[in-house]
Amino acid sequence: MKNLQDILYKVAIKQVFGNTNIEVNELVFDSRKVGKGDVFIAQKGVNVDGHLYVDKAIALGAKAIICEGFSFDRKEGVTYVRVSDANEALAIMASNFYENPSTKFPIVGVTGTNGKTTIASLLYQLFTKAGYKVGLLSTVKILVGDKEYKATHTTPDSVTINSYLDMMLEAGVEYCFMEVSSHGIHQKRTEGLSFAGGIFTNLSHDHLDYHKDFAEYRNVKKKFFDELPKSAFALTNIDDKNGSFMLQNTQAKKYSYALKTMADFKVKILEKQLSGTLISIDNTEVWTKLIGVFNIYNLTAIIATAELLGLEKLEILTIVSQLESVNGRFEYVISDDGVTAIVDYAHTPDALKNVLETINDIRTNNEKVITVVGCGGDRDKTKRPRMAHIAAHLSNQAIFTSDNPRTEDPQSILDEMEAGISPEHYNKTLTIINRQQAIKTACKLSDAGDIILIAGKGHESYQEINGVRTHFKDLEEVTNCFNQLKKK
Ligand SMILES: CC(=O)N[C@H]1[C@@H](OP(=O)(O)OP(=O)(O)OC[C@H]2O[C@@H](n3ccc(=O)[nH]c3=O)[C@H](O)[C@@H]2O)O[C@H](CO)[C@@H](O)[C@@H]1O[C@H](C)C(=O)N[C@@H](C)C(=O)N[C@H](CCC(=O)O)C(=O)O
Ligand SMILES: Nc1ncnc2c1ncn2[C@@H]1O[C@H](COP(=O)(O)OP(=O)(O)OP(=O)(O)O)[C@@H](O)[C@H]1O
Ligand SMILES: N[C@H](CCC[C@H](N)C(=O)O)C(=O)O
Ligand SMILES: [Mg+2]
Repeated sequence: MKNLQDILYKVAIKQVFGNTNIEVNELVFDSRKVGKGDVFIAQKGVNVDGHLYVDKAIALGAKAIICEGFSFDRKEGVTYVRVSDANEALAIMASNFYENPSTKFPIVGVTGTNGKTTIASLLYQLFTKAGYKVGLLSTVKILVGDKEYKATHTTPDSVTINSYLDMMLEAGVEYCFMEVSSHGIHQKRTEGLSFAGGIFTNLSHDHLDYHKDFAEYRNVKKKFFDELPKSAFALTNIDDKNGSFMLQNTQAKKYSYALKTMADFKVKILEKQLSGTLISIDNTEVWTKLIGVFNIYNLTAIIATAELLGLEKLEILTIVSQLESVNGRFEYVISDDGVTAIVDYAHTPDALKNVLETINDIRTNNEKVITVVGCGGDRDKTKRPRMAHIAAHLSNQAIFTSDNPRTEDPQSILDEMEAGISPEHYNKTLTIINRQQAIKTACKLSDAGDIILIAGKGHESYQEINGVRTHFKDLEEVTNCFNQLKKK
């Protein structure tokens, strides 16, 4: 039980009906989850307006309503608080409810189109290896020390974030690394959190179904840095053309990292192999198991962050050489016949291009590169032709298939992908709607030395068709195929 007046501290209130000096149970924004004595926060969503469920919430026991307007009759004995922005109010209330856990230990947020999970997860690994208890909020999983919880979003809603931060404090966690998605910023899921630092990875095409255009997507990302406190650090990838823009209006201390441009933290690549990369930083050579130029950007951000958070340079570099790659990010298996299969979460045009360029960089050119890729349903449609073009252009054989069609017709997603193939690449493409069959075909088409890239789903353990999720893991599928083909 908490006092509503205390929970409303710092919320911009427009109007109040009823008593705010009351004890309440939980903060709930989904009427279906309301219990006796809860506060219901009505949010205007993408699909429906939460204000339509106020009466239902009251019927289930809500004693206070936070809303943006009164499109319903007010009931006796219920407290109504009108705010200008319910998402913002929810976030501030969530911080207050859990007694502002984000102010009690350092939290670093990572934002950008690609690389957030990689950076946050590797920082978790690095700080854990350095002897700290660490928390992680990521697309793949949530970790409170070594205790694992299932992630449903890249950046969860503000109540969930604060409840995990509170659990982390209880468990003695000393640092938390979290992904900050553009949806998260736009829906104010991270509003009111006190960050010790923010990291910008890069900006390229994604989520243009949700954001009006690229400029809006970019401005949403920038907002995260605009709102960082003075005490925080803001670390940006200065090689990215939007890197300096992100920090234009931040009051945080600015730092840059780069591979090409002059920067506060600069790394040079000395040698690239399929087993790892040799890098040099401040004239010290370090071997890392991470592969691909894009991952060396991620690694540079990690080294910089560890230094900004006060770790010793020598210790950082020693641990960097022990870091393991993240689940579903350039994860590979080699068959007994010498075929390499790489599973990667590249689900944006830029990520796919980077991964294929990395493969083309380390291949000897005597082998074939076969790419299996699809595009998600109910997501940015403009990615589809671009990803198909990149796959066909940079591979010897591209197989287009399904990737979580969700509520869309899988064939129409594939038709939209096919529209992106240039005529000169047409004869090296195939379309196989069933992902399992597509992976099988890639295996059958491969000979010793060939490389199969299976892109888009990385760590995911399901395929979502028509709202139904069934177990599906790219790595399992390709390993099964390798074993089956061996038997024949
Ligand atoms: C597009 C999007 O971001 N949607 C999020 C949004 O849902 P919504 O706006 O569709 O909600 P809605 O269904 O319109 O409902 C509006 C309000 O009415 C309430 N409601 C609704 C029905 C009802 O019976 N009673 C009721 O009270 C809802 O709880 C909600 O508060 O608010 C919900 C509650 O916080 C989120 O769970 C939901 O995430 C959906 C599931 C989702 O798929 N989001 C993806 C796109 C997302 O956020 N992705 C980013 C990562 C992207 C990346 O990594 O690049 C992420 O951070 O995960
Ligand atoms: N720094 C980077 N620049 C470009 N591409 C990258 C970078 N890091 C990773 N990638 C590519 O993007 C894919 C997704 O990486 P990661 O999961 O780290 O990104 P993310 O930002 O967390 O994505 P999401 O938006 O889904 O949470 C990787 O599998 C890889 O192909
Ligand atoms: N965080 C991204 C992940 C996309 C992964 C891809 N496999 C898909 O399902 O579209 C999104 O929600 O858009
Ligand atoms: Mg992620």
